[in-house]
Amino acid sequence: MNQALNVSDKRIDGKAVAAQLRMDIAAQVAERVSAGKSRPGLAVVLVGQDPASQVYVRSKVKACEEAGIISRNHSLPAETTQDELLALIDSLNADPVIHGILVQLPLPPQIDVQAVIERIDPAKDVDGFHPYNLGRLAGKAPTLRPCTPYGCMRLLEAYGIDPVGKKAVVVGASNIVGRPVALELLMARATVTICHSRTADLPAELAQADIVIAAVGIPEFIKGEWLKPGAIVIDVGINRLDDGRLVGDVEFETAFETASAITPVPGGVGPMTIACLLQNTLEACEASEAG
Ligand SMILES: Nc1nc2c(c(=O)[nH]1)N[C@@H](CN(C=O)c1ccc(C(=O)N[C@@H](CCC(=O)O)C(=O)O)cc1)CN2
Repeated sequence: MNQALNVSDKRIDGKAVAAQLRMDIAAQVAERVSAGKSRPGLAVVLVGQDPASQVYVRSKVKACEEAGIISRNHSLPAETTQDELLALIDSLNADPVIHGILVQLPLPPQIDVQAVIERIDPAKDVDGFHPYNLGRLAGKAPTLRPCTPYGCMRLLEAYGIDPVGKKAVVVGASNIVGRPVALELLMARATVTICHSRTADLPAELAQADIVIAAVGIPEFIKGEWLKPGAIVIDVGINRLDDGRLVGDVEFETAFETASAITPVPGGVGPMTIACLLQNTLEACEASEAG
């Protein structure tokens, strides 16, 4: 537990929660290694030169280093073919030093993302995107859990927020965040509504929500006046504006007035995504010994 965390703060400090989780993981890795067990290993695959993806991949590699996790970086040109990428995944699936495989998204248009995800051995799918892992989550028996949704749940837990019986509204129905976070909340026994671009009256849905998960990908789309007073707001959006500012999917200033707790951007969910990736890599390593 993080001694420095003030759980009565309205601003949910994802950076602090993630830092604590990363320290815990580093301690567990060190303990494994001193007990003669294998060091967890993560392969990070980047196709192309998308600047944001390059930043995220660098952060993941650095986080691995700090936790004592082996990382192998595979940077492939933007013209990489589907067959070349699948061949790399096959070799990583067979590599005993590698317990986790992460293919950074988005991928260039010539590559079928779903085929790539499904080629990864589910036991090494530390992104939790493989249908096997998503199916386990849907069946309330999670194995490797998608990192951003898992990070949202760890944040709620760190701040003593129990979703049981609460009305949760997820805004956005993506495979990476919206759908799996809805499954996480359902598993935590919230009453869950998923809203999307065809939702008839979003403000009316949000007015009922005790917990809001914003994952719509539109800068400052959700306004404070749409929220129920006292709502808990988890903003998954990371949007870079033309002036260089980074903002979420929620208009922070107005939402801060109405919410009882809210994640900032940056410093909210983003750092948790990386911490949960390390957690999954450690779990994949442990499971490889058990099975
Ligand atoms: N294979 C995957 N691809 C992508 C994922 C994913 O989980 N798996 N998620 C996103 C990007 N992402 C991780 O890959 C990610 C995004 C943001 C952050 C983060 O820490 N953001 C900081 C701000 C960073 C900045 O200044 O730009 C924050 O919010 O404080 C971490 C990871 C899409 N692709």
